[in-house]
Amino acid sequence: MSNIPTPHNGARGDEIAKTVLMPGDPLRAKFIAETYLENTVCFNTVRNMLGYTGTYNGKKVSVMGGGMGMPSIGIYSYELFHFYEVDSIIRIGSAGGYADDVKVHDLVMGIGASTNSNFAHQYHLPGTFAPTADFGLLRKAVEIAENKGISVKVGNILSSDTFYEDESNAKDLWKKMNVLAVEMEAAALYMNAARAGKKALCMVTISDHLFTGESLSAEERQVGFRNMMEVALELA
Ligand SMILES: O=P(O)(O)O[C@H]1O[C@H](CO)[C@@H](O)[C@H]1O
Ligand SMILES: O=c1cc[nH]c(=O)[nH]1
Repeated sequence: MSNIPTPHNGARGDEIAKTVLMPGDPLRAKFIAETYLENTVCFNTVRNMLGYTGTYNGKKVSVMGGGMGMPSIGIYSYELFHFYEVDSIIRIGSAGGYADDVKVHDLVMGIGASTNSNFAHQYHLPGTFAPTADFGLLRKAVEIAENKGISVKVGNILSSDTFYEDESNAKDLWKKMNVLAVEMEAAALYMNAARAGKKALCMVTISDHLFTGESLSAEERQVGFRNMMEVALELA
């Protein structure tokens, strides 16, 4: 493990569990660690991208922020998969709803992640890559949510390079393709997992709706996603 610590992650050796939960917001990682984990150790403070390892129901699990956007999660997930021997990363994010039947607080799982990013360009593929979730993680996550009585929608999500779009009809076009919601990281995470031969899943809670204008406050986004956190922890 000569590549660690990395320029972005101060963890050493076996400080990180095989499964990492990854919210975009490092303060959401801190909240999860403080609320749900026992025997917790903070393994990363570089750039305040907080990372913790602890136990949940006796099982070792890590939780670390991944930042906003594909370059950011691209770095952290690459290092975890390749340098820290992490097997699975479960992104737990917020997203903006597109579909009519998606409402704020809903839990959505991305079976696929469409994207307007050029992340796949690096692979020099002779076509278009379809970034997808690991089926085993997805199936298990749906099962856990259903057993808890939490309704879950599974479908295609959009990973966008832009939060603030210049005037365009992009959202109408993605909605026409039955894309459920927009976030900013899943496609890069799924591609890094595919290339590394590892597993990834992105689940999101809808924080606002791009067509109806419904939205949650920043505080609700930070701590209000308990259903998703509990599904992800059980999955881990
Ligand atoms: O809540 P997180 O996980 O950061 O996810 C969403 O929120 C951020 C934008 O506000 C982007 O990172 C987007 O993907
Ligand atoms: O990326 C995101 C996340 C939440 N809401 C949005 O509109 N976009």
